[in-house]
Amino acid sequence: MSKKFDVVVIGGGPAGYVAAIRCAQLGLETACIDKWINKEGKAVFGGTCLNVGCIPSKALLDTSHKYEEAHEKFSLHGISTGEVSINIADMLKRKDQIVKNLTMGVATLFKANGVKALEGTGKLLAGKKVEFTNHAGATETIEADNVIIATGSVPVNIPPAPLTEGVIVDSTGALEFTEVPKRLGVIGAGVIGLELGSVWGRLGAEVVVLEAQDNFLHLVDQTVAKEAKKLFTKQGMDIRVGARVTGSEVNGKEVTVTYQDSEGEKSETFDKLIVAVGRRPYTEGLLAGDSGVNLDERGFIHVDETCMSDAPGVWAIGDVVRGPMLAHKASEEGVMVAERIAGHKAQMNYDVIPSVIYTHPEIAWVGKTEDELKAAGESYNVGMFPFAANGRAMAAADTDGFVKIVADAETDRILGASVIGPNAGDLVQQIVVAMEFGSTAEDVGMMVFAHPSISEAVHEAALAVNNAAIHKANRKPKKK
Ligand SMILES: NC(=O)c1ccc[n+]([C@@H]2O[C@H](COP(=O)([O-])OP(=O)(O)OC[C@H]3O[C@@H](n4cnc5c(N)ncnc54)[C@H](O)[C@@H]3O)[C@@H](O)[C@H]2O)c1
Repeated sequence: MSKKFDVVVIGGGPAGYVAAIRCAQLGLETACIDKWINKEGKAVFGGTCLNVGCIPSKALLDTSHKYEEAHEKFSLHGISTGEVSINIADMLKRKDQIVKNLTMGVATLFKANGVKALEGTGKLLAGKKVEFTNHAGATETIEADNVIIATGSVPVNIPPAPLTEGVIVDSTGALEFTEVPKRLGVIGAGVIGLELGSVWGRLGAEVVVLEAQDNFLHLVDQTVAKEAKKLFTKQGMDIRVGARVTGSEVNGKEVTVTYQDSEGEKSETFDKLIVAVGRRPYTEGLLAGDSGVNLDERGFIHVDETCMSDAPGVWAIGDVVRGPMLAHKASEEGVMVAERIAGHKAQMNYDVIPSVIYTHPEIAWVGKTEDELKAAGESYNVGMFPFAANGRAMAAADTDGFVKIVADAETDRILGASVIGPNAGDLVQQIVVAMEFGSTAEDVGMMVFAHPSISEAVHEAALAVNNAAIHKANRKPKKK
């Protein structure tokens, strides 16, 4: 094995593996180190996203959605099914197969692109050297012209609810329940809490979500958040905001959680508890004292806008650096850094990164929310369109939610969009494209949208910004 590479990437998740592939495509001799061992004891690339994050959670969300549809919605279409049941072991097996296919896919892409996969642990030393320890414990030092750190993040644990085998679990454990919990507690009404709460709730668990903040989904447009809370409550999720968990006690197969809300101390007993209170950057054992790389006050690797760390030639990308902890942000940083190493002037637009919560309905947003614009004293126009007035959504019996677009009052340039409804993640991407091209709401309004399509709700919301929606009543023009 060559002991010198153009680029060594530490971490093989969506940040690291994408960076490694792009580096190799650009003609750089590249190695990618990852220490992940899957539950079969096999070294795999793909990181949290492929192994225990984005992908397996979506597999379970899809299965549970289909189950719920069969159970509750098919009869709407006149379809009778007899008794609908779910085999949890089969559901988990399908999820595991998808994960396997994708992680094997990364290995295949590495081979196809000539990336050297190094299975083991990397540690950054001074002078762009990396100490590599393989799974058998053998250590060697590798030199590189550039090092990219992409070590990701791990779930935050909180002292009031320490993980306890089989009872108190994190997002990884919540993908492996072998039966549907009767009563499921979730700490944190964030992305993970809502997605995993949805999975088990749809399969029959009684779900109680305890959220410390008073505002539900405080980062999301509050009109959307209000609609989401109403819909999730209707689906049976018991969401308690302003509820800070202060302790827990495990008794055999049960856990009693105590929490504080505006009325005082309360408690609830569950047979499973998911802790989903955020993630933190993962840098344990990563940096030698003289590596030259610094962490910021929150433990993220300090980087500039091009993802260069304080040590020249050492870059850091993904969850381990500032910005939203999103796989697609991580991958794009990986591409940007690879291009910069190859001498190109790539940059990334951090203002236009979409976020998606894969509940049903989905919630997605990009750019500014109305609340942010209002707080900043900006002058803006809002256009909204409900799916209840969209023919395709009606045909699919999927009419909850709406599209909301905000645009600059003077220039009409689109500043942001929030969607709650069917395929919200895909719909918001249309506004991502529009925003990247600096489009106005009128520009989107003048485009031709296929009929009948869910996307027409985006078209109508863009038209509504300037009071020109066709399929709903517009605001009355202000009197001059
Ligand atoms: N669909 C996606 O894109 C996706 C999916 C999963 C995870 N992620 C990312 O992973 C990261 C972690 O997700 P997450 O849901 O764990 O974090 P999060 O930050 O989205 O939500 C955590 C929630 O827990 C609450 N909380 C904290 N301490 C609490 C306590 N003691 N009692 C009650 N509530 C408490 C917080 O107020 C917060 O609302 C996020 O950055 C997220 O963007 C993204």
